[in-house]
Amino acid sequence: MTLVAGVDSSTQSCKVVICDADDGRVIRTGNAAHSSGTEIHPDNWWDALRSAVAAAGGLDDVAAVSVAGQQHGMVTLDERGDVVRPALLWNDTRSADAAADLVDEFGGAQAWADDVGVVPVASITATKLRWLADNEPDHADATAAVCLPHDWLTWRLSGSTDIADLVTDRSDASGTGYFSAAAGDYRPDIVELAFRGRRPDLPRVLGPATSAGTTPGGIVLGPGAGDNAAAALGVHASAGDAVVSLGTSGVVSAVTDTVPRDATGLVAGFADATGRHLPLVCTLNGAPVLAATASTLGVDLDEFARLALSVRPGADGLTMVPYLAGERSPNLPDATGALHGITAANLDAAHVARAATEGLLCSLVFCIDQIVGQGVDVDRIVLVGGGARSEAVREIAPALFGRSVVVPDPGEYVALGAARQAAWTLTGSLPEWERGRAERPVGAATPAVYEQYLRAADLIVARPTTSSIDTTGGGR
Ligand SMILES: Nc1ncnc2c1ncn2[C@@H]1O[C@H](COP(=O)(O)OP(=O)(O)O)[C@@H](O)[C@H]1O
Ligand SMILES: O=C(CO)[C@@H](O)[C@H](O)COP(=O)(O)O
Repeated sequence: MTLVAGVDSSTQSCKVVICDADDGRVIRTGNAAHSSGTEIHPDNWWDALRSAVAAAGGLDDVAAVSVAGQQHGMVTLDERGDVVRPALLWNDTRSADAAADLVDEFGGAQAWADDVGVVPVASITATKLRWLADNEPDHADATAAVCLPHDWLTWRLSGSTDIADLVTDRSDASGTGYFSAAAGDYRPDIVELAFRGRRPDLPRVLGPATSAGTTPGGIVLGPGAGDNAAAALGVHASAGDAVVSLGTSGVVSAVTDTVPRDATGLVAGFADATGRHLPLVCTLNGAPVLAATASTLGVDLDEFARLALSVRPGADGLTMVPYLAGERSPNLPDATGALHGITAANLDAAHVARAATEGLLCSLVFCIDQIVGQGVDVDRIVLVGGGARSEAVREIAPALFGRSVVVPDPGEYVALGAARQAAWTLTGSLPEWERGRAERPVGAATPAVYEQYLRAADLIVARPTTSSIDTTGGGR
């Protein structure tokens, strides 16, 4: 039996799956947590990867490995290959002003959508380069190469310390803001614009199944991918499918040949991991909305789901807008979340649990509508990520999405997609790996719940700043 491994180095943890290359059967798994926060030293990912690999019984008997990773994170390396400063992650919003400036300086949102396929928001790597240039010029000057989390981990696995050996793939490169998925090329002019005249080295972009070399022990390295492209590979996404991922982020994406040119910036024109396109809408508030609400209510996630399902659709008028971390889609980095429509009849744990679950799913209905608005057919939803383990999410989603929802058998689909890519790199052909899935039909659609949500989502209160809060105890 030939074994291949897939790694998912995502926001909260690192997961490793080791599979039979022929049929995708999972033989061993391991995982390890990452530190929390939106600024992380890459060594933390490396340590977690090593722990997860050890927990999975090691890679000694594995023939090929691919790494998928959280997208957009800015990893800065100096000439010797040392990390210049901790990486700024996709969910770090400090570069929101830099994003707005870059949109203007490049000629506006339509110019970005037409030329690059992506209109920068704080998540996009180019905006983080601008933030670094303006706020930490010494670190910017020391930066000889910039890469993404999965690029850096692949490079570490290769054993190289030479920044000239860095590689990436098209799916992750397309999330930088300085690579056009449609043209298939970097835009050095945008790097120079964002980084105030500096031109760091960028990783070489490999083809979908092009090997990134080997580990020192001779294991073949696949090119790797952004986590969302790997998830699409893992679930065998096909025409008419939209993959909804409830990880730290909430994501809607679809594999297609349609290239979006969305000047609103909501639909990003990313690439997939097979040479096609992956229009994608991403929120900053995924499954942690459920965990945070459950923790506030003092219940575990199973009890939280049971509570949510004990209340009828619409939670008797209670609506949660889930912008706990600010928001990216819509682009409201300073927004806060809210509970609207409180009455004496609905202010209890069960209604709050229902409102949180519906609010999270409604934020994704908004994202699905944006993808459809770009001409992508969405007939059914494939639900993945940690949040898909919630029975309330699985039960409520079809009525809100207005489409049947496919829930693949429990598994780590980003890591499985990476393992499938590793098998492709090893053998030269992309294997078909059958896995079980349950399909939940639409049943009775509940558009009124979404309308209720949209009315509430318009009522945004900005994040308090320290200067707007009276900390003197004086008051007026
Ligand atoms: N049964 C569940 N109900 C709701 N949320 C869950 C459940 N199980 C896991 N989660 C949530 O899933 C998230 C982790 O999902 P994952 O896809 O691994 O995230 P990431 O890829 O961003 O690291 C956590 O926020 C966790 O609370
Ligand atoms: O920023 C995006 C996509 O554009 C996020 O989807 C990140 O790629 C992080 O993913 P998760 O850790 O939530 O899976």
